[in-house]
Amino acid sequence: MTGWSCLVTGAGGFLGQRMVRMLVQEKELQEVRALYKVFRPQNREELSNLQTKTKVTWLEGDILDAHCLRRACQGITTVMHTAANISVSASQRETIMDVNLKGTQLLLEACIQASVPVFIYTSSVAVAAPNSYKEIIQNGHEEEHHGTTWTAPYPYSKKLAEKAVLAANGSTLKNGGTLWTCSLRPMYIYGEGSPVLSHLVVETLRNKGVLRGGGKHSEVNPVYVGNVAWAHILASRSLRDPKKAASIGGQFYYISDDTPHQSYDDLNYNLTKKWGFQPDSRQSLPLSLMYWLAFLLEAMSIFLSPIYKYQPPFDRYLLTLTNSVYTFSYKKAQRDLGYKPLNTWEEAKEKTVEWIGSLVEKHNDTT
Ligand SMILES: NC(=O)c1ccc[n+]([C@@H]2O[C@H](COP(=O)([O-])OP(=O)(O)OC[C@H]3O[C@@H](n4cnc5c(N)ncnc54)[C@H](O)[C@@H]3O)[C@@H](O)[C@H]2O)c1
Repeated sequence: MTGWSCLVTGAGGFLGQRMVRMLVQEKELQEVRALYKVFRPQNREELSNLQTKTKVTWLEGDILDAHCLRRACQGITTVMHTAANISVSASQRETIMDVNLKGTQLLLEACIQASVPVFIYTSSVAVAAPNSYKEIIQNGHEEEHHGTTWTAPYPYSKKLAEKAVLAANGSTLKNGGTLWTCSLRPMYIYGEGSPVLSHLVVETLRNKGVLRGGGKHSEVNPVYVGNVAWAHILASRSLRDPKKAASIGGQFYYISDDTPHQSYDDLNYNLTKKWGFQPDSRQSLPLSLMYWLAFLLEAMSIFLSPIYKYQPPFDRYLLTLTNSVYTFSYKKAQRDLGYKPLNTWEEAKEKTVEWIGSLVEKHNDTT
């Protein structure tokens, strides 16, 4: 494998930041180019703190700006496309579809024009499951052909974007070379810097240390952010290897790790109990009743839409997402990409718990 250069989109995000930090440790990597939607002073600080000899450059621009994407891809040999709108709210449908689907299509086109031979897409388990809280998927795998049936904007846009990425595999580049693509489907990602956990901490502190429930019926296998970043690096090594590219190109892989299978509520409790957070012990309505309630709220939102924009507090997709049993194995990634989680559950938990402690301390200092 000779020298290579890598563009990371969504470089300012939770996963993108970790990918940049890990990439600069890669041998023979000549340049990491980080694409930010907005380049903030803290991004400058993060980049200047990277202890590396690798050239690190950055660009600011929107994934929907074709001109910016052409510039971003110039002279690059690998693209890791992690930028996305990760909102699961149905209210921003057009923006989510644009950023996640159109943005991915524009980036693929820019890669072809700039002759970038390797494209790795950060997809999501959401493109596969869950479809119903009554369905159980345990240790699901790629050969089972799971696919989301939701038309909610997040899973739908990610599903179509993944399809576009995998269909582009084998395309002819402007210089006559071949484009190799693959897609990684991480489970729910946790770890230091998670905006979801950061929000949960602030919300729980305001709620006198009582965690918001809502996901106690689920059983999932969340994945640590460092392990997801590592899977991207291994995928890029494989796609850059001429002996492996043809067999890995066009494939998708579930990315999980050895985090124990548990409910979302238990995960939140496991990561915060050291700081005195308590689970919500109140009784909740039966799931089937909540589901019907969600249906009524959605119907009301449609009914009112000509005169009033009503945003339901939850919908059937969100309820299903947070209350279903769906776990996936990483065996195919292990077999094809040589993926083995870098961090054990104990290490991942310890790092995340300590980071949560720093958030609690910061919050207590300012109140
Ligand atoms: N967080 C999870 O649990 C999870 C699970 C599975 C898959 N994923 C996928 O991982 C990827 C990264 O997610 P994350 O958790 O780091 O989310 P994040 O919101 O922290 O990062 C997404 C990044 O995309 C950028 N972005 C959004 N709109 C953009 C636009 N119009 N132009 C340019 N950049 C834009 C944002 O600025 C942000 O930096 C996403 O593709 C997401 O679908 C996330």
